[in-house]
Amino acid sequence: MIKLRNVTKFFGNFKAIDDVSLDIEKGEFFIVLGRSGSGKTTLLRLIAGLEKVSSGKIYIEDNDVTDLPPSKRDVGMVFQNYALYPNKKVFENMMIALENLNISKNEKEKRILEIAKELDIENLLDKYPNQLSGGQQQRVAIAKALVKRPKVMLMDEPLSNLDVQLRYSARKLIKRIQREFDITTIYVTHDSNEALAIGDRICVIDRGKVMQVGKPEEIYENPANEIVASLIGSPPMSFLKIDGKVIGVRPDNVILGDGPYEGIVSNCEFWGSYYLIYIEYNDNEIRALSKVRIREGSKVRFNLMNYKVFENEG
Ligand SMILES: Nc1ncnc2c1ncn2[C@@H]1O[C@H](COP(=O)(O)OP(=O)(O)OP(=O)(O)O)[C@@H](O)[C@H]1O
Repeated sequence: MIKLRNVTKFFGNFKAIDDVSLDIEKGEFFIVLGRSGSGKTTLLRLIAGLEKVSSGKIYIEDNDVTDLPPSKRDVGMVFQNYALYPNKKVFENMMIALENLNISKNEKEKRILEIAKELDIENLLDKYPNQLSGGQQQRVAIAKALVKRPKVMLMDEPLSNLDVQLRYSARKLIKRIQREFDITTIYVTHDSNEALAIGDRICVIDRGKVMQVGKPEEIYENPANEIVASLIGSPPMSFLKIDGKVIGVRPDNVILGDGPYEGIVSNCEFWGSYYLIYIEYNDNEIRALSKVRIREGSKVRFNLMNYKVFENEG
């Protein structure tokens, strides 16, 4: 459905995207995950046509779109700058999005009201964009993109300005509409929980390169390298250097109370249903979960389960 072949992007001498090839299936919810500056937005802008590739090819539904402008690529987009017309009310903004659709005015209004209700922006339809908060603008931008039911949707951190409750309901809504209308979606985030929760597959990129592509469970259980492992899971995996190897272990796999290792608790944070304990052990810092508060400075014994061994690099 969407194919990238050896896509590379230079900004001057800087290689922001490095030989990326991807196959995104029709109707797939495909996540691009990476740390800040890894190239996520650039990758999305290349697919949208907002940036030109330095080399490589991009195909959408078997059409080579590499040299086509954004307007000819037939994709919906929600980017961080919300792209609302400032001198049009929200309702009119959404109407413009439906301009070229061959459906009746009634049907258009119905669609707008439906989606507005779901994203809780009904009471904003009569306002101008500059009368809205960042989070409200973001919801309007999502509504404007979804109301079209495009074949392909590109979303760059579309929920970053929403508070927790809205973020959860909005992402469920995005997923539901995406499934209902079989919209192939590429969704950029740096939030690994969000990626695991809603992705059909996740692509982890770092320094412009693809590190791993896989289902959430695969990426979580079998991270290809230390970079992927460090990005996935919260609280994050700890890394210990032992005999030239790097051992990665998730906090829930550090068993406190008994075992061959002994360390000192350097910090204890309350995380709601558990405490997150930081243990100092031979120049390593290990995160563990505890049901009870443990005093800083205490000695603890522990064991490690289900750890991963990585090459000492990256
Ligand atoms: N127009 C540009 N000119 C020069 N360098 C750029 C340009 N756009 C992006 N870059 C560089 O390319 C790299 C990737 O940027 P990009 O915005 O794609 O990262 P990102 O993963 O989306 O980051 P974030 O999560 O912080 O938004 C960065 O080092 C950035 O400085």
